Amino acid sequence: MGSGIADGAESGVIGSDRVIPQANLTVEAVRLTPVLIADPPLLNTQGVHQPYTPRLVVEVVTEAGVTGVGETYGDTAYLRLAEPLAEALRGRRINELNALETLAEAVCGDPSSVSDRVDASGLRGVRTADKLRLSVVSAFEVACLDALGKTCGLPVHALLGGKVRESVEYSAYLFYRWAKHPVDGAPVDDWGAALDPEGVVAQARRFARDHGFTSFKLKGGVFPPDQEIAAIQALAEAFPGRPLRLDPNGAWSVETSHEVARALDGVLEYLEDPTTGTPGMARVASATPLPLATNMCVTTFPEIEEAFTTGAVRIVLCDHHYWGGLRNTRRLAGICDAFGVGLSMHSNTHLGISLAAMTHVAATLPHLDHACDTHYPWLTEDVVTERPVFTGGHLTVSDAPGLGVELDREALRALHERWLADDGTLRDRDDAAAMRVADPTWTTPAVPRW
Ligand SMILES: O=C([O-])C(=O)C[C@H](O)[C@@H](O)C(=O)[O-]
Ligand SMILES: [Mg+2]
Repeated sequence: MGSGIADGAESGVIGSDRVIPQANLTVEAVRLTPVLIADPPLLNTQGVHQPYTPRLVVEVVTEAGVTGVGETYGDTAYLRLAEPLAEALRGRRINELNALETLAEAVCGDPSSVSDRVDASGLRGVRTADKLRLSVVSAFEVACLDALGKTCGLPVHALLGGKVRESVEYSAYLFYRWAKHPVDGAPVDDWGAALDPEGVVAQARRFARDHGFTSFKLKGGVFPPDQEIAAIQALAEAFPGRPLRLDPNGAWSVETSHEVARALDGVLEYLEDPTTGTPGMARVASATPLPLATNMCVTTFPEIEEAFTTGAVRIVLCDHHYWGGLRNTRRLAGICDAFGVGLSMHSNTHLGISLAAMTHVAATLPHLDHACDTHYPWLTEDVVTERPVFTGGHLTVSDAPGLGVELDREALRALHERWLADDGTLRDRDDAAAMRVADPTWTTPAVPRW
């Protein structure tokens, strides 16, 4: 055997030719760096993306000087939980991953301080203290795995049991969007507006040309359903036989969902979160052969039983941030497999660190049946030195030690300075508030919106 981890240099060797002393696994420091990253004016049912979105970069440094990186949501509620966890992790070991959740429960404060309400960015179902904490834990888990991989000379996928594929397929994430943010000085890209079927098809063609994507997801819930049905039909015409998905983030009533499902049965690969809540999803599912997918009504382990036993969803979009890390994502995959429920992957605006983590865990899931979501191609900024390149819509799985990414310290510093300079307006993502800049009368739409 090539390498192994032992409890201490004295305690012997797993395998034969390399011992990793205990000190090399011990966390000496944890650095938390909140950043604001440029984000285009992408529309969703809540409103529009802010010009800059918050993310948190977590660095775990071992006594041997190895640094592991992870990334998660950067809103202040997450930062507040990350700080005590960072403090508590010092002196612990990067391979004590099974203790991470319990440690977080012990140090991250009273969960009752978070009210069970819909998240401000509104797109991941009800916000609870457990979900917030697990999203924070996920960044620490990924950072520990990265450090552990670098220490052992193994890629993260190997630490998860090994890859079952050499590349991971991603889908093009299409958004209705404006050409630019309605704020002076906001970053501008060259995509232009996409507000009708022609615009959506043009966007899809560019994604296909630049990255080779062959599967397409449209973020819906923005326009009345008829317009979104027309956009999907235009995509089906432009890309015959390609997998297509529509996701209105729960904006429709059960009745509207029935109508859309009838119109798009045979056209869509799956319909994602047409309506809010598991009972409503079950009612929609009972009347259509079109598979329903979710990243809203199944986002935690306790939510699984009702959704699976009522047939509410046929596909779960896993997200290692929501689920508390890469190992929990594998746990979720096992449960889905046992119930014959398919697996896809959800994405929120994220940097190259999370994209690498997503790719490693996806590479280890034998029953990942659908191309994964990613917002990454929309991003013009990153904190990693080399931006990943999609070929034929796929990312090659890295075999370099750890995640296989390197931090660009200058970029990290600059994006952190942007966060420091912000007066607090952008530090909590709020798509409805961003929409009010263009339309002062806008309020978060009540659901069902249609
Ligand atoms: O349901 C989804 O797939 C998402 O919530 C993904 C993103 O949050 C997306 O809707 C967005 O960023 O507007
Ligand atoms: Mg979704």
